[in-house]
Amino acid sequence: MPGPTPPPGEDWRTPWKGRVDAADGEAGWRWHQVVQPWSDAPGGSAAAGVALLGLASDEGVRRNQGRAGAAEGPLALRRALASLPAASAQPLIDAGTVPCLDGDLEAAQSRYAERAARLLDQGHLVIGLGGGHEIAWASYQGLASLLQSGRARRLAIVNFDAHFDLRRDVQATSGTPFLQALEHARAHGWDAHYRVLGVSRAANTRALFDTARSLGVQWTLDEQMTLLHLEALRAELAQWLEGFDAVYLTVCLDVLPAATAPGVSAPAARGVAIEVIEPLVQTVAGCGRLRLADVAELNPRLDIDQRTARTAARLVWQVAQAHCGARSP
Ligand SMILES: N=CN[C@@H](CCC(=O)O)C(=O)O
Ligand SMILES: [Mn+2]
Ligand SMILES: [Mn+2]
Repeated sequence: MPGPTPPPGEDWRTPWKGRVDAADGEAGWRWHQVVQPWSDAPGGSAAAGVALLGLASDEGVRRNQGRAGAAEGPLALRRALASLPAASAQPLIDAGTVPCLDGDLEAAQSRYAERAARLLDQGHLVIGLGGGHEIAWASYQGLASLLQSGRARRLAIVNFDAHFDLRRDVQATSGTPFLQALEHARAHGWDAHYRVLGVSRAANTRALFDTARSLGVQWTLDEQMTLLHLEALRAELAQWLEGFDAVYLTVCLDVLPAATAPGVSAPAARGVAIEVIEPLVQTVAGCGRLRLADVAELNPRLDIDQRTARTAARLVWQVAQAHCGARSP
């Protein structure tokens, strides 16, 4: 039975520790007090809720000439999530972490995809904890079960990222996942659309823009994503999402300014402010058709004062909140 998979010698509960406000009773509960392990056995984790699933991999980043360390992301992210307030009535499930063993990224992506597909079958919102952005090919393969079975017909992939990640390479990397996804969907005759918000003209070559154009990808530049643009962007994004019956949201943390997210392989020289990213993430997560979300590229080795981990945790928390329709007190 594939329960949570902590590092050797560690219990699944290891990162789920934090402040306890005993005097406040249930109103003072935090995530570490409500999270429960996933059980794939009949009767286990029966009610649909939010399921966290890690991919401890930076093999894709290594293959993409980046800086290693994102394999430690899922653990750091759970630690940062532990003390956030528990405001949703829906179950919060820790479905463990899939490790990348011996550099076999493809096997790790397949195992993650199988587990994600089972969680989706059980009706959970899956939130993937990266890991390099190679998590996106794993997440997409998990979602493919919805398209394969006809449970979803039109898939929107919304990526907040400074990069297109549409590289054509001889092997899967953190820079290839969306080309892999779009080509896979096309080969199967499935309707999948890819949209990137936060693209940096200084971080993508002309070849990548050409690939994006040739595939009909929609994108918004980082410079077109200020507070002045926010309301128009939000309205347009919400309307665009109405055309889809399944939505996959992925956040590459290098879309944020380096001061907010220093703990990534490729920090942004400009980036898009969290004041803009957060409401747009809420728009996607609250659209009613979000099936899977993930957060990628957290590299704790490069982080400063857990800034990136805390920001990533806040976004995960917002996704869970928006999805459950919960309102902060
Ligand atoms: N997932 C990240 N992808 C970026 C990395 C860029 C860089 O290392 O400078 C990319 O391939 O474009
Ligand atoms: Mn990126
Ligand atoms: Mn990326």
